Amino acid sequence: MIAAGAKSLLGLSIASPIGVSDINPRSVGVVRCCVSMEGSQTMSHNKNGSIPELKSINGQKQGPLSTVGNSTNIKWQECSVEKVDRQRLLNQKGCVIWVTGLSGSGKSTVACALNQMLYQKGKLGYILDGDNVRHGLNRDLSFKAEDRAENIRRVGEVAKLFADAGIICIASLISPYRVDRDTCRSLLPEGDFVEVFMDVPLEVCEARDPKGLYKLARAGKIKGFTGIDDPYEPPLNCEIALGHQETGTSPMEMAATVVGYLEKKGYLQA
Ligand SMILES: Nc1ncnc2c1ncn2[C@@H]1O[C@H](COP(=O)(O)OS(=O)(=O)O)[C@@H](OP(=O)(O)O)[C@H]1O
Ligand SMILES: Nc1ncnc2c1ncn2[C@@H]1O[C@H](COP(=O)(O)OP(=O)(O)O)[C@@H](O)[C@H]1O
Repeated sequence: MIAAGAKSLLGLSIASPIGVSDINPRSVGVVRCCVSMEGSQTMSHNKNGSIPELKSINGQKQGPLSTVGNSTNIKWQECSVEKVDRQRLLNQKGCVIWVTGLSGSGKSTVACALNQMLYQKGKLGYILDGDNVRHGLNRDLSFKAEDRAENIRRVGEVAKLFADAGIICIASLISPYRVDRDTCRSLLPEGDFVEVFMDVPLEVCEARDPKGLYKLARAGKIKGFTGIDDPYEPPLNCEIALGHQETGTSPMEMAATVVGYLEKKGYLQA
């Protein structure tokens, strides 16, 4: 017998460019339990023939419940279309490119150049830029230390979702604290978090000052500005440091360095 979830999966496969045989066998191997249209329970056997024990509440099968932070009695929902299936569709591997550095160091410029370069190669990237995310999702956050930490935590979680979608997610934020960046790294499987440090001296960033923010900070009109009267902790073990002759100094050369890294590590194929 095929469970309802698997039936809809088969339906999807007719309309989609992938065939049933392309669906991740790990997902389909264990046929999931379901509730029939009439609300009566149907239950499928695991590969080894045993029936998983699940509690039934109002006709819905319930797995183990968890508490995460302040969220009590929550349950992780599975779907038989998994990351590996999405990656095959996109012919790439989902990952997070985390671009960190001072204001004016060129994070947004290199993020955009990288995204363009990926697009030209037929690869799907998406940029999460600190400035932009603060216009919406993180508009409630200031620049005090705990709000910066929350900013990075939320973007780290969103970036993880994008990577799970199979997308090459380019997160471009000052992210001044090492511990916050390391926490984001720990959310992803080994290798899937690529930390890119914009290794550009403060004097250069300040001379660029495209938004006039350093000038305001020096004049005391912005308090707690990174690099002036707020800390920036450079990475100790990043995957890529940009801003040196070897990794290129123009935005396109820098982007090419990152693309080269992704190619070498196999992220530009499924
Ligand atoms: N106090 C202070 N310190 C640093 N930056 C400031 C500040 N106030 C406003 N801005 C503007 O906010 C942009 C940085 O946002 P982020 O979300 O990347 O910052 S952080 O990661 O939470 O530290 C940053 O953008 P970039 O210049 O692109 O880095 C600034 O335009
Ligand atoms: N590799 C580079 N070389 C020279 N200037 C650059 C480079 N990358 C960016 N810039 C310039 O520096 C300024 C800051 O770049 P931006 O990408 O906005 O930095 P950030 O996002 O880190 O604040 C912009 O005026 C941009 O044109």
